[in-house]
Order: sequence, then structure tokens, then C-alpha cells
Amino acid sequence: MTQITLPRPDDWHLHLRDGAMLEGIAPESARHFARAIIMPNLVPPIVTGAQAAAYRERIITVAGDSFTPLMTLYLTEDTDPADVVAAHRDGIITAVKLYPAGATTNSASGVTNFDKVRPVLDAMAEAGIPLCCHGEVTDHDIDIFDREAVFIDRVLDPIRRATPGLRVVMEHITTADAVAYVQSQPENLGATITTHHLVINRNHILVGGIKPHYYCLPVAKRESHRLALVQAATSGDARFFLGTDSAPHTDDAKENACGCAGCFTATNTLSILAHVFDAAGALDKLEGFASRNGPAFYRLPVNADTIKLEKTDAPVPYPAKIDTGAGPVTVFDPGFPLHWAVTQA
Ligand SMILES: NC(=O)N[C@@H](CC(=O)O)C(=O)O
Ligand SMILES: [Zn+2]
Ligand SMILES: [Zn+2]
Repeated sequence: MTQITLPRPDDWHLHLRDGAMLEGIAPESARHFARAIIMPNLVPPIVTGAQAAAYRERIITVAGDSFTPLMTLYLTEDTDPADVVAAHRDGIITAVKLYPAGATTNSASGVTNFDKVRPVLDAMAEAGIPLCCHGEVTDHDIDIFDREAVFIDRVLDPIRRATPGLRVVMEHITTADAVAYVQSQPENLGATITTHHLVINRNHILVGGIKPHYYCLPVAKRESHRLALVQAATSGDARFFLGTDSAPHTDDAKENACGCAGCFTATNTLSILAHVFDAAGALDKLEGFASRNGPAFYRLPVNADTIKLEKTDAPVPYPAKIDTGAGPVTVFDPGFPLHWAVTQA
């Protein structure tokens, strides 16, 4: 196959930030994607329906009408169940995001005592509002490479047993353990997989010198886990769908003695995904992963317009950096030339 036409894809996990960064990077997503689940981990975080509505307006101003931001609320121990339900009923929010306190970038206001958010989770189950999870424990005695697997046993499975009607998305899964857990559960559990976790393993970060632009959370694991992710993404199982977790940080924040976590993949994600699916002999599964499975989980229509990718002899050019008013942001380098170009979007 040398060309493929898909319903316009959506990104079910995206960081757009705010201010000059938002202005600089929003077009990178709006060019190819119709909708995205917008992460609420601003500083300070988006915790109320009113804040989500205002943030949505700021995004639409920059990204234009053809891109629909699907907003989320950042779950804290003080979140008011009534505000969540009202924001969802009024069409302001699509989901709620759980960050274990301290797990990742801008997560200080996240949850420590999961019993305290039980009333919110119960109200969400009742109203059919999905919970998106950053699935890592933060206990100091748990090795960073084990934090996702331990989260499933200690946090996620107990939450889902306590509130069985809750619809949950395990975000940016990185392990064979997460793949197996999702496969073992009913349809009310889904998982997003990022572009970069389909491409890199932990050697890419650490061998031959530390590569700050490959550092993200959850951190990439060993190769067997990456292969499990590729298998899940290309399997056709509708519980797995694209959430790029494209997470821009300026180069000075990444190339730093204490570098920020996050890979910026919005610009070249579709070319990379086509490469990965082509290499796996599964180009026919890209449509499900990028365009159909996410809407099915979120109970939204598949986009009516289309996007076309074509295989090219010459490598597809893309900028090494996006210059934003906040500073330059390095675009994820998959480490191989890309030969799938988006030719109609
Ligand atoms: N993925 C990351 O490494 N970073 C994200 C936060 C997140 O999604 O955990 C960010 O906001 O920069
Ligand atoms: Zn996260
Ligand atoms: Zn993220």
C-alpha cells in the first residue's frame, strides 16, 4: 500500500499549555487533528468548570474553528462532584483527569488519598463521565520503571472495584502489564498509547549519552514492553487508541540539569504512526487506532472529513524545532527517516 485515506484523526491526550506556548504549538495539532482531549495540568491547574470554559475559549481563539478542544478537569481532593456533573451536562468538559500527587509535570495538586475523591468518582460513574488516569504510583520505594504496574494493582484496580460503573482511560500506557490488564477487563476500560512509546525504549534515552528529548513520564521501558504496545496498537482491539501526550517544553527546560518530562510529537505524529503501522504490516489498523476507537470509547461520532497519507521516495521534511514566543520546542526525532507524508488534510 502506498497511500491511505482515513477519517480525520483525533488526539485523545494532548498538552496545549497556555499563552505564548499555546499560540506557538496549537497549529501543530490543529493541522491534522479534528479534536483533542486537552490536559488540565496548567499552572495553576484547571480545576473548575468555569476555568475549563475560559481555557477552551483561549484555545479556540488560537487554533481556529476547525479544531475542537475537548476539555478536562484536574481532579483534586477538593473537587466538587456537583461542579463536575454540571460542567459535563453543559458540554464544557468531556472527562476528568487523575494525577497521583507528584507523579508528573505540574501534578502537585493531584490526589494523595483516593478515598477522598470517591464521591466525585461515584458521581462520574452515574453521569457516564470518563476518568483519565496518569497511571503511576509515586511511592519513593517503588522503582520508576515499576510505577505503572504497581499503580494497576494498588490504585486502579481498587478504584474500579469500588466504583464498577466508572469508565476509565489508562493514559499513555508503557508496559505489557498495562496491555494485559486492559485486555482482561470489560469495555469500560480503555487505554491511550503515545506515538513516542511506539518508537523508543529506555536504551534510546540512556545509551551513548542522555537524550533529554526522549525523557517523558511514564518513562519508556525495555524493548519487550515497546513491542507489546506496538502489538496492542496494531491489533485492531478497539480498547487501544491514539493519545499522543504531545507535551511541549522549551529547549532550555529540557536540556537542563533537572530536565522536564515530555516529548513533543504533534508535528510529525501521523508520519511516524504510518511508518510504525506499515513496518508492522498493519496499515489497515491505523484507521481504527487513530480515527475510530477513540470516538467509540468517548461515544462521539467519527469525523466526517478525511486525511490522506502517501508513501514517498524522498524522506518527509519536518522542522527540527518549533519557534514559539516562549522559546524553541524540539520536535520528536524518531531516529529514522519518515516516508509517509500527509498530502491532504
Ligand atoms: N508526559 C510527560 O512526560 N509530561 C506531561 C505530563 C504527563 O502527561 O504526565 C507534561 O505535562 O509535560
Ligand atoms: Zn501523564
Ligand atoms: Zn500527558
